[in-house]
Amino acid sequence: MSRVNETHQSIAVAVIATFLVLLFTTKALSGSPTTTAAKGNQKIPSSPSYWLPFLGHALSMAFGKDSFLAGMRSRFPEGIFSLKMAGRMHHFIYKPSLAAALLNLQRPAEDEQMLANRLLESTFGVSKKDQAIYNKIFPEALAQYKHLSSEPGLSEVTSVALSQVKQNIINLVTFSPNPMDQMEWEKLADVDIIEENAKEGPITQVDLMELTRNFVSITVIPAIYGTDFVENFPEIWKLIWVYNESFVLLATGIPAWVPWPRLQRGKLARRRVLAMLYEFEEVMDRHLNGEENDPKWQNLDNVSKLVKGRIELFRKHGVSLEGRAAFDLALLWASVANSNALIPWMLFELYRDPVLLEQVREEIAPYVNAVQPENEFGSAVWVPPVLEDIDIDGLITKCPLLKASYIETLRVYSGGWAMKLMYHDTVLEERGKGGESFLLKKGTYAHIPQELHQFDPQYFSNPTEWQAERHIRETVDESGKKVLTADMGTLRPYGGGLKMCKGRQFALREMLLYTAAIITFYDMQPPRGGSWGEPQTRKLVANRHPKKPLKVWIKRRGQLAEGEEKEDR
Ligand code: HEM
Repeated sequence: MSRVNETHQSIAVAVIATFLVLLFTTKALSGSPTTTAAKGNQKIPSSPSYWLPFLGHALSMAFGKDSFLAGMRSRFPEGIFSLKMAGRMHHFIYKPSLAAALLNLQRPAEDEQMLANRLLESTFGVSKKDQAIYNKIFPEALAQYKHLSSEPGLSEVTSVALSQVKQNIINLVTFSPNPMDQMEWEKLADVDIIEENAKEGPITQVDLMELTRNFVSITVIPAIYGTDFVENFPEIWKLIWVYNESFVLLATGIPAWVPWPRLQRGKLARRRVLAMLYEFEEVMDRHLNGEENDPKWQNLDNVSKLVKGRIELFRKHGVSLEGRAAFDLALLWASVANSNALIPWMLFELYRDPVLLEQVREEIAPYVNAVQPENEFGSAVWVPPVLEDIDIDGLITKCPLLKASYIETLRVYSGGWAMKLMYHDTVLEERGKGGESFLLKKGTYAHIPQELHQFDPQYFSNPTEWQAERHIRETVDESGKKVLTADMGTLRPYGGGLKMCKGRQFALREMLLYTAAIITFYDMQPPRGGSWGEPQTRKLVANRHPKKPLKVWIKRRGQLAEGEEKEDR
């Protein structure tokens, strides 16, 4: 008996000893603390050593991703470092010039599309057959985005969004206790009437994130998918947000049978959204064929040129109806997942800084025409103010504080992540004098986690603080006059190269338009006279999301009577 114990003990000691030898050998042999020269002046990115063979840094990434990567950033000031994970080398790039070199690599479109294909299948549900067709028509499909990103398409979609805002801004909050009278976005925002008859007007408590992102979805998507779409699918938004919660899990391609509740909820939501998009594609088919549709689909003429153009292209090349619905999911998701979640943050930051808020209101006033029509019925009747117009070009070119707020919101609250697989040995060349070159070997992955730069204290002092003014530059125009401007500087929240965001010009207009309209028509404060505090956030796909609901008290803001001068207020 004791002999058996002894044998067990010695086996255990041998296993532990082998394990320790393996750990220490891995630690000693892995990593390359200094950047070593490869060919000519090309360097191999530095890499820290690790303890676990094969797994490498995978556990550190899984359990402490943000802080672990931030630690690596301080340790490797070259702007690039490499981590071994699951047997593969992954390069992480945070220096803007190297990130630009990666994003602007001239690679064949098929190489750029290869990883995207995996996403098309795992997250959006595009079948292999439809992917193959899509890859063949990729340049033509890409060309359709001209209807969104350049004129006249950009102005067309922007003007639909503007007319929706003009029509609906007064009902962002109806202050009605009766759910039957509330708007769709209010029903999704946990509205709670605090004071119906307060002297300074009614006050309602809302979840700012839910109220704003749903208001924006319901009023902006008519610009892309037409008005019937939002009227016939009021339940789609709730499902899109559930789907969004599971987006990263879906992207990893975890098998369907794994009982992960968030993943299962996401799959169910995706199935229901895809069923709606399938219905939309069917009615579009009938519409384009000149056939009768159900009366609830009578306004399909106002579907955007982008969506119509894609459908015509997909029909011509035989993409299935299921495939077309899945591509719609990709476009719909891209259209609402990012800007809609960022506008509430921009509002949050402006409202919690009353001085900046007033400066921005003053700055935008000449470009926002809101009036209080004459009240002929006496004080017992409330006559709603009217948003006559917003000069969006004026907001973009003449309102540096508003634009700086938009840029700072992207810096603090967006977190895009570009990833590329190196199909060949690739050299990243930093532009300019003294620029360095790094060799990324075939079969390795290169990543740009934008937050690594966005929170780099070398570029942004007190990086976790939201400070719009940091993006303001003073320049001198042709007449010698000082002008303030705000630009992105080294930030690249929309990515770059072939995969660069196709909605970025629209997103800028959308974010400025909605913010300007909301701060003109409403005041907000923390509930019960509390303080704004620091919101706890979590990363949700490519943006920060509040961990707890962002509750605010909201009330109407008075507007000038018709004919009254702005200075009189
Ligand atoms: C501030 C808000 C936004 C941010 C930060 C953002 C960011 C991005 C990024 C980083 C990508 C590239 C993803 C990749 O590498 O594959 C992307 C792609 C895309 N975005 Fe945006 N986006 C925003 C708003 C929008 C809006 C409002 C629309 C449409 C109305 C839009 C449409 C698209 C489309 C269609 C693509 C995919 C392009 C392709 O297939 O290559 N985006 N976006």
